[in-house]
Amino acid sequence: MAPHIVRWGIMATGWIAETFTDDLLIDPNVRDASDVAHQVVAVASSSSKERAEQFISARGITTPCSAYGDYETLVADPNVDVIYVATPHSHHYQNARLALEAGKNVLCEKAFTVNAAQTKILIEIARKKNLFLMEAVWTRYFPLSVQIRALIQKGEIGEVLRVVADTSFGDDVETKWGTTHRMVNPDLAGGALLDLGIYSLTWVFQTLYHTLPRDQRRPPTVLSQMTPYHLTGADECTTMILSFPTSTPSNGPHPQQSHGVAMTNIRVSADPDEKGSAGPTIRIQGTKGEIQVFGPPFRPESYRIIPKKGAGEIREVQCPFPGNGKGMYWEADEVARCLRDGKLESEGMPLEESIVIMEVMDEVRKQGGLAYPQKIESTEYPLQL
Ligand SMILES: NC(=O)C1=CN([C@@H]2O[C@H](COP(=O)(O)OP(=O)(O)OC[C@H]3O[C@@H](n4cnc5c(N)ncnc54)[C@H](OP(=O)(O)O)[C@@H]3O)[C@@H](O)[C@H]2O)C=CC1
Ligand SMILES: O=C1OC[C@@H](O)[C@H](O)[C@H]1O
Repeated sequence: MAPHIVRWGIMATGWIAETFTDDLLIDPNVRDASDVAHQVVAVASSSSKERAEQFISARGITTPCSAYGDYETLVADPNVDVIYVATPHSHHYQNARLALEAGKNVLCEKAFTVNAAQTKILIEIARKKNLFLMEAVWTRYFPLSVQIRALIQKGEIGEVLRVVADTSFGDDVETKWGTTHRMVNPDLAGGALLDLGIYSLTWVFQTLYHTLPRDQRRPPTVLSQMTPYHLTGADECTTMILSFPTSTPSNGPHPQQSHGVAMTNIRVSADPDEKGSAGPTIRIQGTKGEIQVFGPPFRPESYRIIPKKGAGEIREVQCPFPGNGKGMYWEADEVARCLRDGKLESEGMPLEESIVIMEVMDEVRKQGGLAYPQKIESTEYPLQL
């Protein structure tokens, strides 16, 4: 059967727009995805049309692809099925809303928006207009994540009661990020939490929350600490303890909670020698054993299952990236399948779960005293950026 072809419009021409587009251009057959295919039919840069043209030629796109010097023209392009929003966090609400208001489906980079209030409005608009909307949490669509969720659901390590995840870079923050880069710039909703902490939260949520039947998923309580970066006030370190109510079986005593410890830091690293010597970045601990995940939590490369003593052998699983891709093609394939099947949201990253995670980050910022400028926390539209 012919693959379902999805026509992408790329909004912005920065680093991740390049990476995502390069992945879109990899033949899906190399990852055994013969049911879908991707075409990049338009690219827009808010800086200039020339920048969009350069982006297209640098990627070697030879199929017809329009270059635009503003986002408004992109979202009006009738050839585009779905817009990929690849701007800084501060701009997601504004840019995704622009696309939705124009009647386009949207895949929006993480963190979805600056706060939960903005996320809720995007979802309301998408639902009202019958449009597909998804937060681009690519890691959830890796075979590694899918396999680990399935292992948990089939009880491989028993009941999962604690998860520890650390997404931390050991950067010389002042030299590498300065004060204006989006990583640390409050005007762009920078900081460790929204940029990297969201991956630690992804692991906590996809193991302790998403693996439960929908009607048993309950938002966690949160305790956290935040360290501001002295030059900008955005967080350089955030540590969170999340407590989820567990489902209570009728037989016998039972723990009432599972705990997630989600860490992020841009000054100390989870993997200082970048060879994994520091051990797993994620530990998923159950009553019958543990799953350990290796590599950066946003792009892990392997995991191992350690059964409880006497219950079997350790199993190591390598998870390669076919075609030398970054791994963003799996989320793109998911978008294509959802559009093909008329689904308005993805089961792997439900909109309800995006809201709960944004609410957790709102609470963590409240506890840590991190408020972004009102002009980007606002829900007015358009924002006064
Ligand atoms: N999934 C993942 O692995 C990753 C996700 N990300 C996410 O992607 C988003 C973008 O990150 P990244 O590509 O690294 O950022 P970059 O700074 O490299 O690119 C952002 C682009 O957004 C556009 N833009 C529009 N308005 C502004 C503005 N006021 N200031 C800066 N840029 C603006 C620009 O493109 P133009 O001028 O063409 O309009 C710019 O090139 C973030 O949400 C980030 O969290 C980032 C890295 C990895
Ligand atoms: O989403 C991300 O994942 C990869 C990191 O390098 C990047 O800073 C972050 O935005």
